[in-house]
Amino acid sequence: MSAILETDGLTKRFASLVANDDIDLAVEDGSTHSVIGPNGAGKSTLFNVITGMLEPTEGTVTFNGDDITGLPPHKVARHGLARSFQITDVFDGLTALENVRIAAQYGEAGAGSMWRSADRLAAPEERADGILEDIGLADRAEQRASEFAYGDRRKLEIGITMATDPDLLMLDEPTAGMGREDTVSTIQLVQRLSEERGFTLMLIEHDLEIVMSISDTITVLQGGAVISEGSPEEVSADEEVQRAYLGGAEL
Ligand SMILES: Nc1ncnc2c1ncn2[C@@H]1O[C@H](COP(=O)(O)OP(=O)(O)OP(=O)(O)O)[C@@H](O)[C@H]1O
Repeated sequence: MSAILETDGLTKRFASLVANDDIDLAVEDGSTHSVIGPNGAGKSTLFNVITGMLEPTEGTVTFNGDDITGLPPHKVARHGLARSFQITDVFDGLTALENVRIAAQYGEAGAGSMWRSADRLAAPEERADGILEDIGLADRAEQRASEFAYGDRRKLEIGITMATDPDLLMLDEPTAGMGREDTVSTIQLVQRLSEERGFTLMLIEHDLEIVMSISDTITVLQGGAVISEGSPEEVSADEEVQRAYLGGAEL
């Protein structure tokens, strides 16, 4: 296995606050890699620095062998790295199909590289149809996004992020605000899609039971620094993690 994403000494300071503190991370190609940690640990900042929303204060980000440190988000996306946000970025006035198709067209505009897969060469409309099918919204393709209930909006959002056919999909709390049932089904959906479509999945998720059941690797942040990393078994057995989370109780 090789790393699709690596950070080396990645640090982000906001004035005197160190939100990310010298983070060395390696995300294995094809894996499901979760980032967990208490509120304010620096998880969203890490995603923002990796995806170009924020410039790192120090350190580097390497993706698919390319140095993408400090590149703006649209250039990072063209490298095959897609992300979603805690705040959903669906266009309300457009239909589900239009939302996904626009994202697919955007992906196509960047498809200049020789190594784009055959699937990426499919027309944006076909790709959008396929994605709506995959996320279970095909029969609602012509409905406006504004008519969608919260859980379906989040699924649509995941469809939008997948439309550029990324190599790595980074989801920041994709199930925030969902009930337990929607949470489980959405995460299962994302994981199935990552297997079928062959992308690596990186996830910030608060539901530890889900994190433990789906992750190949878990990175635990506290106070901006990595305090533990490993398999779910390794991380949940780590005393520092237990202290960080539950004052010593087992995860
Ligand atoms: N733009 C910013 N300016 C100043 N401080 C910030 C900024 N963004 C985040 N921070 C601070 O950096 C620290 C890490 O925040 P971050 O949102 O990355 O944590 P998090 O682990 O994602 O938390 P949560 O689980 O609550 O979303 C916090 O102390 C936060 O207040």
